[in-house]
Amino acid sequence: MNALHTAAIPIIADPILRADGLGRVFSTRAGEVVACEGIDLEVYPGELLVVRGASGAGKSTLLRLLGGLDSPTSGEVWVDGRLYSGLTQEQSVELRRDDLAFVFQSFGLIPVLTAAQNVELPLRMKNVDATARDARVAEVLALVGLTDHAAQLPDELSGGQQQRVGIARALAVRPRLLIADEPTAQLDSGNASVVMDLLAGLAADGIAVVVATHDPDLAARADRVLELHDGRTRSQPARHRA
Ligand SMILES: Nc1ncnc2c1ncn2[C@@H]1O[C@H](COP(=O)(O)OP(=O)(O)OP(=O)(O)O)[C@@H](O)[C@H]1O
Repeated sequence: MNALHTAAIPIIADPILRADGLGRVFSTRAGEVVACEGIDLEVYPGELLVVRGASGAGKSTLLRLLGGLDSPTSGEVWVDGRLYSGLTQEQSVELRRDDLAFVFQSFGLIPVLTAAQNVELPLRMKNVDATARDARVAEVLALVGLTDHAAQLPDELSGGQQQRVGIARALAVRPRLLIADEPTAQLDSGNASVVMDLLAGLAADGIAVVVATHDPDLAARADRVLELHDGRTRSQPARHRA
């Protein structure tokens, strides 16, 4: 075979996130609700995985399980080769503090803190010293295009700007995995597009990004789309970003 036709050697990486047979059943007064069932997935560094599905399909439940915010009633989740259920309380706190970050549709900013102070918070929790904190806050605020808004309180910012502060805060600690639940749901199309660009850019930089969304534009930019129907998956094959 001509060297020009030799296939590129694929880069083999371990998945940062893996779920096997994941399920979550809620017991309610009306009976049991199966929110997720039999979900298998792997997410690799640098991959943008979009989780899509109708309202009630189980997207938020799945994301909470993947992020260790809730425990499955069946199956297992591994993050970076470590089984959630095998972690001590302390290890699980460390994992969520160091490797994992969340972005929620409601932004989740602390209203009495400025944009910069909100971004700084996870760095304080990690006992990063003041000089390094200031540098990192400036760096991530610049990345999301909010350098000039650092001193503003959340309610002095637009929805899109608040969501970008949320993303900057999530990025401050350099997570390897970012989980975002409907991050563009409250945004107009212009702001949603800015946030989508950011998330796609993060994946291109090597972060594994898992996003639940109804937004077809974001799904169109995914490396892989996982369709949820009544808590079960239908995964589309991986494709490579141009
Ligand atoms: N804490 C809970 N207790 C009982 N049932 C729950 C709980 N959380 C979720 N459910 C149920 O699990 C199913 C999946 O809910 P989930 O919030 O994961 O869906 P979703 O796809 O994120 O929906 P949406 O797009 O509307 O946010 C729903 O039937 C919901 O009512």
